[in-house]
Amino acid sequence: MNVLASSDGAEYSMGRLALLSVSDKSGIVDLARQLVTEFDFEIISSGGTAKTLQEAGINVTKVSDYTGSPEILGGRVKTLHPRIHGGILARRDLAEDLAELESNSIRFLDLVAVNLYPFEKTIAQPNVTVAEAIEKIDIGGPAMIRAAAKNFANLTVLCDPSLYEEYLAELAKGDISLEFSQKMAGIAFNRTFAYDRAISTYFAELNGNTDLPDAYSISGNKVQTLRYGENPHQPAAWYSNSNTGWSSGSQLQGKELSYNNLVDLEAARRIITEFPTDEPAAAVLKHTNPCGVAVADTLAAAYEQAFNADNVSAFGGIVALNKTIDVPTATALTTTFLECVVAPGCDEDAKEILQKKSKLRVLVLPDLATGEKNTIKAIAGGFLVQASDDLIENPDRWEIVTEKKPSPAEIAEMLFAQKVVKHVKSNAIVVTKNRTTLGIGAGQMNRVGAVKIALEEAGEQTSGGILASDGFFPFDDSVRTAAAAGIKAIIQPGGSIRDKDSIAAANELGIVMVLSGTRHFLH
Ligand SMILES: NC(=O)c1ncn([C@@H]2O[C@H](COP(=O)(O)O)[C@@H](O)[C@H]2O)c1NC=O
Repeated sequence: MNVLASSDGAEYSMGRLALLSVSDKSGIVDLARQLVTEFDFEIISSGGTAKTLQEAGINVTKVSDYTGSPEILGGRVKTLHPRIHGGILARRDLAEDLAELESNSIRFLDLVAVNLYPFEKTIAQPNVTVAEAIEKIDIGGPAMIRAAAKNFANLTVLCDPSLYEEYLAELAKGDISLEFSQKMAGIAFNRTFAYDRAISTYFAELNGNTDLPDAYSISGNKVQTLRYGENPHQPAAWYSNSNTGWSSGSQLQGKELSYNNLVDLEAARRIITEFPTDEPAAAVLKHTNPCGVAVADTLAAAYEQAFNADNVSAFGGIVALNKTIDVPTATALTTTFLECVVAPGCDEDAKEILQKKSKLRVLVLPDLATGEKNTIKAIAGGFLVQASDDLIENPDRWEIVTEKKPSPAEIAEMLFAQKVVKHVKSNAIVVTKNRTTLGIGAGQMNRVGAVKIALEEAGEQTSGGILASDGFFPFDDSVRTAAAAGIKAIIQPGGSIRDKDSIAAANELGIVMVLSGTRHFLH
């Protein structure tokens, strides 16, 4: 057996060698034990890891003994040594590399198992100081992970305890395949990329450069490969980059979530969080547009009102509820075909009722209110980032511009309508009464067209209703059409050069007009 002398004069065999240096020590003892007992590995480890292994009775050489350099600067320098990095980066098929390893008494490494200081977890804790965060920026770990990933043709890197079992299974089959090491290298680079992204985001925040930083990167781990995207010919997958949001929710029952389900569920989540949980609210959506939204005294009543607002469109819809699903609501939900239901909770007996519709996807997302600060859209050669439209409408900032003034009840109704119209694709018009939508005109290329659709949908119930518009009226035609159908109050952002024409028409027709001052386009 070949032996190489260490700097301290000890001799090391030329068997397989693993470097284990882990912050998260879960699974490390089992890994090391199997490497040593079943696969004849020798182990070298940094201080804390070596201690853990020694305490478990595993034979291990400390990195500092192997390199002859003590760990210094309170652990800031442990493995940053040519004897480590030479062993990771050397090419076994290159005579020059072999000669240099030999002349420098460096051994090839076969395995590098490293996981990083918990930077992300540390900064997620409250009141963490900058100094504490900085000390959790791992330097030696990413250096080893990246080096080993680069040299995947000659060794394997494992950057997470969840990979140990797969590696041991590979070993048990014989030699580690190139394909396996390449796969592990990809996972490793993903990890260091995500790690650096977290650090760079932290620094952007420190430097007050958070909202639209000079460099913007998106990373995420695959939650699942989806059957397809918007259409069957479009491959798609779902990625997550945090412990919150949809991937933290639980699916109680039903078919696997599709791409379109997730897009619709997110639209549903956004609209339902407009309504505080002290009053039951329900929204039914199709293709990201609400087709019915209602607030009522009970959750079941809110759902039924939302469903009946447009029961033709609601068939196969996505339902969002702002309160825990109870038995009456579950019963109502099972009377028709729906794609998905999401709520912050579900009572046990309600679960049993929902199971009657076994294909219905029922999701529980306790924190429905937490969404993404920014929205991102791909365009050729890049992407657009904007702050999400999280503006909370405040009637105190609205301007009443007509001779006729709204009653407090009408202001409350307008607030309800504004909360809905904000989530309808532009051009958007919403007609409501008794905090229930009567008609919704979505995604029209001219505003009066959206008005006509909303009014037609509202039909005979329009009389005495209120109308909300996501953008200003360029002409007074929409006001006249609405008043003729019986609308008594209109809320719109204002801002057109012809606002005065619309206001004059409202005065002439004896209806209320309020300018919210805020446009809510949604594309
Ligand atoms: N500085 C270094 O040379 C260095 N080498 C390895 N580490 C990290 O130290 C941790 C393991 O340390 P220990 O075995 O002492 O518990 C791992 O998260 C590893 O990524 C280092 N720490 C920080 O950079």
